Amino acid sequence: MKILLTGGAGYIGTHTAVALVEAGHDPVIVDDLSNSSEEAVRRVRELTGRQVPFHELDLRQQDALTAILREEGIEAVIHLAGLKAVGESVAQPLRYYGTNLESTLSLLEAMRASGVERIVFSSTATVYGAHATPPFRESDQAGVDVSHPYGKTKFMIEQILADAAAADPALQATVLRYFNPIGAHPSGRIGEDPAQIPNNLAPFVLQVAVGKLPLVRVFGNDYDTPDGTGLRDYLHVMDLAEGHVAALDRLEPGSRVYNLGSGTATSVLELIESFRRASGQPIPYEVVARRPGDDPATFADASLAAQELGWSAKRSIDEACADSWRWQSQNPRGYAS
Ligand SMILES: NC(=O)c1ccc[n+]([C@@H]2O[C@H](COP(=O)([O-])OP(=O)(O)OC[C@H]3O[C@@H](n4cnc5c(N)ncnc54)[C@H](O)[C@@H]3O)[C@@H](O)[C@H]2O)c1
Ligand SMILES: O=c1ccn([C@@H]2O[C@H](COP(=O)(O)OP(=O)(O)O[C@H]3O[C@H](CO)[C@H](O)[C@H](O)[C@H]3O)[C@@H](O)[C@H]2O)c(=O)[nH]1
Repeated sequence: MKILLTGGAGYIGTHTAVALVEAGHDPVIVDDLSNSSEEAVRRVRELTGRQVPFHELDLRQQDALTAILREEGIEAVIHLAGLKAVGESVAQPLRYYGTNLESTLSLLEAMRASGVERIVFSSTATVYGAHATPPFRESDQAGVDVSHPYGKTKFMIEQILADAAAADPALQATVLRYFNPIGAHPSGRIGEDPAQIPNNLAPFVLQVAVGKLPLVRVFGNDYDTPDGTGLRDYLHVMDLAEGHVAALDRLEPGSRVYNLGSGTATSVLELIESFRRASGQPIPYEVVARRPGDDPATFADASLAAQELGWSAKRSIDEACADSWRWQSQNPRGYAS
């Protein structure tokens, strides 16, 4: 199928583009490059050996987007574009609601105008909220106590898609709730572009391993977990990318929700140790206070995606850390290297 991949120049988008080509699909990337670079698209072309079409466009430019859907002959959409930083969303809520919601509404209108009826959307495990007890199931109540605007935009978009599918029997919508993606393509050619001071654990640890940051701050070791540090469900970004292909292949009229996680919980200290083994570098850390708003443990019940999509995460944490390290050491300044 000819697939419009919004946010296709970003971290998950570049890997999804590669997985789509490997599965025989034709991705068309739309991205405004607000958090990515054209070099990422060039690397996707290099890896796939295909001249993957790229349109630099803000999704809110609805007329231009509709024209792309028509001219490219798009049959389905994978919608990853959006803003994703939790802390930034607390400081700039209007920018987050504006970008994430308006982009999605513009996309859905453009799809309707051009007769495209299939969409896969990237949501997040954050929508389960603070009350939820892991492992999280899709049937658990979601959206009730999401503490930040970023997570709220994701849950609102889930509801918009459900309502749109209820009103239009032809619409096929699948929501994917991602757990914590880490890793990079094994080639070392694409990966997560390093921020100066990353917020998330894996990119932070990489910056310490490479010597750019002095030590990892472990946010609390007094949780009720085996080693006292937070538990998360980390999954290799190529597994996540392949989850989109599985979802695309099994779209049906109506709206559905699937967790994309490994179903296993890894602690902060275990992840640091895995990066130490993969990199061969010492990774000093110090335990500091808990980060406000952090859950002690989040991990998926990944059985629904296995049953209905035929998808499960296959790659190990060690593999993800080794692939991240390859990307980081071969591209110390990311795509600017
Ligand atoms: N990385 C994670 O840990 C994680 C976890 C859960 C969900 N998600 C979601 O997955 C999606 C992809 O995440 P990512 O990590 O690849 O992020 P990313 O920032 O690397 O990719 C998002 C891309 O969207 C583009 N973009 C933003 N606003 C746009 C707009 N208005 N029009 C066109 N393009 C626009 C950016 O330039 C960027 O290339 C996001 O929706 C994110 O919220 C990510
Ligand atoms: O410098 C750091 C960064 C994180 N952590 C700890 O590492 C774990 C993972 O933290 P991340 O920031 O990497 O990931 P989160 O699970 O907190 O959040 C991420 O995953 C969520 C999905 O569950 C959302 O998508 C969210 O947007 C995304 O940032 C947590 O226990 C956190 O306390 C540290 O100890 N030190």
